[in-house]
Amino acid sequence: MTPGSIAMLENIRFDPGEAANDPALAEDLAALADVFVNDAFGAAHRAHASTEGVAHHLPALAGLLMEKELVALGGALQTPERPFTAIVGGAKVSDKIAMLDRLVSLVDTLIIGGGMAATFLAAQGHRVGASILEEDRMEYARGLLSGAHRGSAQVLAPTDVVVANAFSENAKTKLVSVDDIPDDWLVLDIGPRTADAYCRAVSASRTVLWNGPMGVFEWETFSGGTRKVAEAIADLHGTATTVTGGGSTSEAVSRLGLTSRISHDSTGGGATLAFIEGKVLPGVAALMDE
Ligand SMILES: Nc1ncnc2c1ncn2[C@@H]1O[C@H](COP(=O)(O)OP(=O)(O)O)[C@@H](O)[C@H]1O
Ligand SMILES: O=C(OP(=O)(O)O)[C@H](O)COP(=O)(O)O
Repeated sequence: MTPGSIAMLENIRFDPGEAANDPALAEDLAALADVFVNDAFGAAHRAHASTEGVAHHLPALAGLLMEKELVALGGALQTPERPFTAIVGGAKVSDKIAMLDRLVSLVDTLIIGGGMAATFLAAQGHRVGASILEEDRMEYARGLLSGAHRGSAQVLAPTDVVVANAFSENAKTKLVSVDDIPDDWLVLDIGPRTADAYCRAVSASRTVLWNGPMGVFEWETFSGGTRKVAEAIADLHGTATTVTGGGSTSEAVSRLGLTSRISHDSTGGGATLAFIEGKVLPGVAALMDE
């Protein structure tokens, strides 16, 4: 290579030494350069040769995107302006339990939506039909709702939902109170009364963190709750700090054309989740080591 030139390497995940954090591969990578700048926040939760190993052989610095992510996510979690509201959705409680645990001790209001809301509704004693129900998480959900695991945070769960008679874009749908979910039907979105309550909490906030859609937003019929919440967050533009994270959440925000009205739309999925959970990100820790 000549000074001023750029070499772009093949996707390093094709090399088995990458995920194994093979010291020989890390040394080979380090031999290519004088300085290591890591801008891959999205992979920082992996202790791989190109994210962690290489950092021990060279002066290792955070890139501009890495810095932006850490400042935005760290700021929201450590020094939030209050009221601080977190919105958590997505398919499964089990994916988000560590995040819920951390957030509930930090926020003023924790909003529950998405497929995981069914487990919370069941924990409140509602029948949830054929919805995804994680029975082994019901006790946890009950504790979160009743205050056993939370400080002073208010936890909001749906009061009305859009249900469908099949997990299909073209299924029959109904809007029902959470007291009236028919047997064999599935909860696929929050209802308008719930969305309005969630939007009111969002509108009163000075910091909002959102991970996980409110429904199966990929299908128009079940996208209403996600859209309303996304719009309420975007409407805070200029008056509050808003942070979105997670592949599907970012996709929903982007489809609605709202990304530019969010203070920080994180590029990480797993990395953002790990950061919110309070885990050490090996790719970041290695930079700090040097
Ligand atoms: N009520 C629901 N039933 C089934 N799946 C749902 C429901 N609500 C949301 N989802 C699905 O959850 C997925 C996103 O969840 P998740 O991966 O946790 O989000 P993110 O990628 O933003 O972290 C989406 O594909 C969405 O369709
Ligand atoms: O796409 C990525 O992250 P994401 O799917 O968590 O957003 C990164 O490449 C890390 O993915 P990984 O979960 O395969 O390590």
